Amino acid sequence: MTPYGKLAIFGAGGHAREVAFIAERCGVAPATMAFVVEEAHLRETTVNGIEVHAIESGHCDGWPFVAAVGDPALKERATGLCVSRRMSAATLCDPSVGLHRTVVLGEGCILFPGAVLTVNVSLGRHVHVNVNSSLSHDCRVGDYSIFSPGARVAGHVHIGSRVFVGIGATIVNGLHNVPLPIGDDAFIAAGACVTGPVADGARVMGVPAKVR
Ligand SMILES: CC(=O)SCCNC(=O)CCNC(=O)[C@H](O)C(C)(C)COP(=O)(O)OP(=O)(O)OC[C@H]1O[C@@H](n2cnc3c(N)ncnc32)[C@H](O)[C@@H]1OP(=O)(O)O
Repeated sequence: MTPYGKLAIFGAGGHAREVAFIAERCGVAPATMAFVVEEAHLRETTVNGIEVHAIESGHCDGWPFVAAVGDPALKERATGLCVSRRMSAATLCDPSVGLHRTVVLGEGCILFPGAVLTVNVSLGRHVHVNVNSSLSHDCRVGDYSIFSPGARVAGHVHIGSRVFVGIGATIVNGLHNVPLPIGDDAFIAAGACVTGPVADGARVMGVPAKVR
């Protein structure tokens, strides 16, 4: 993806620091990045050598931004805050990422090192695909969903908005005519193996994954 001259990263925690790492790998210089947080969370003025600013200060108004928050619902809220400051969504795609030409990425997506999206995969807005996660043919993903490191999604899975997929989780195939649905706001625990549909808002865990 095109490097950005400036980049505001909403958040300053672990996920945000990792996103800054990806931005660097994409060619954005640390001196031209800033972490933005809400005033109440402003504890430090620099993190890993990158300036931290309260969003209310207006320092980053109008900058391209990524919402680097690990909770999907909070990421949606952060996006709203940034847009209200006339910031526009940036997309980061690590140089190592395997991406077929048929893949469609919504604005604000972040693809981490080793992520692989094969053919006819479509991601909504502000979807994060973390280190070594893969989504196979014909998967669709709604806005703000998050794939933690090592998540594996087989073909023909339709994943809703604000879905959290935990570290090392696996989601098995849907069928050509019957894609496997994962509902909006579902939470898939670390290491789960999802073998059937997941309802909106359900939390599933274990192998095979069950609601708990
Ligand atoms: C870069 C990064 O760091 S990305 C990090 C991404 N983070 C993750 O993927 C973590 C996601 N979180 C999880 O998977 C958590 O384990 C949760 C949210 C599912 C459960 O957390 P808690 O509610 O605190 O569960 P708690 O530890 O109290 O355990 C409750 C029960 O669930 C079981 N359990 C907890 N997690 C899991 C899991 N992932 N799979 C199967 N069973 C689990 C426990 O063994 C316990 O069972 P018991 O009642 O029979 O003793």
